[in-house]
Amino acid sequence: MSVHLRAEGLACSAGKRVVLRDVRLDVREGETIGIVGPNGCGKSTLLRVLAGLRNPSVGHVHVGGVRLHGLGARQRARKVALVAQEQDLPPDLLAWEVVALGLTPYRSPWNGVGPRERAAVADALAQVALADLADRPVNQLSGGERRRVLLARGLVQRTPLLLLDEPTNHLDVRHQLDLMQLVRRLGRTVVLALHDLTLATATCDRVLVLHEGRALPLAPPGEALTPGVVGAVFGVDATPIRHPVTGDTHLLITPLRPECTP
Ligand SMILES: Nc1ncnc2c1ncn2[C@@H]1O[C@H](COP(=O)(O)OP(=O)(O)OP(=O)(O)O)[C@@H](O)[C@H]1O
Repeated sequence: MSVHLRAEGLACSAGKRVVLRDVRLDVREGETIGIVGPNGCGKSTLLRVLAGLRNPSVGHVHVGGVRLHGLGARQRARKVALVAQEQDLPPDLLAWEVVALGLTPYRSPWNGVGPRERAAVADALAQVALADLADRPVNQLSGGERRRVLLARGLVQRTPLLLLDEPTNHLDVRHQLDLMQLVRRLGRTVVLALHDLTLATATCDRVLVLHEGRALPLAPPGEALTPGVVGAVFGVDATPIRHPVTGDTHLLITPLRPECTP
């Protein structure tokens, strides 16, 4: 269950400020794409445009060949799920009830949650290792547990395109790795904003670097996150290190050395 995603010439403004300009990306079915860039570079804005929740001032988004911004809310919600960074949740809702909200695009407003829906919700909670907390009010969950409830809500929406805004925020290191493994196993097309460049290098098929509202070409992590690019975009030193056992490349991030400072 995955889909092709194509965006062309996207531009977006906030007030008088242009946040994104001429962003293009072509994502193959089933790919995991990482969006990286400094604070305020436009990652969340781009995800909201790709989710169809925000209109671009210029450009188009096509999901499975269909123009996303031309769809009604229910049709769109069957194609794309966005797990945003911060979402206010009604405090007295139980964890499973929040996850069940992800089924809204498939339900009539008058129907309750039947056994099939309950099973889907239970499965999504199990995928994020929260089966035991299904009946806990969300205001009694930790920040990391709430993040995982929101991810479960995105999973239960069963969309071929899943957008995640900094999904590893608040998660301990084990749960960060578990989440990225889960994302890889889903077989969906996934676009996620990440701050952790090492995680992006280790787990994404390709990476989009956003810098001052412009996107560098989508490329495999080793080509997208070269020491030169990381230095110019983030102002830090990045040294690729090969893991002695797995052979995977990890980025060692340190302050920019004075001799390299422009
Ligand atoms: N409603 C708004 N009005 C004015 N400016 C906005 C608005 N929303 C976002 N911006 C600005 O747009 C820019 C991009 O914001 P966005 O949240 O997309 O960045 P981001 O890359 O996700 O940042 P972060 O890494 O800090 O989460 C920022 O400079 C932000 O201040």
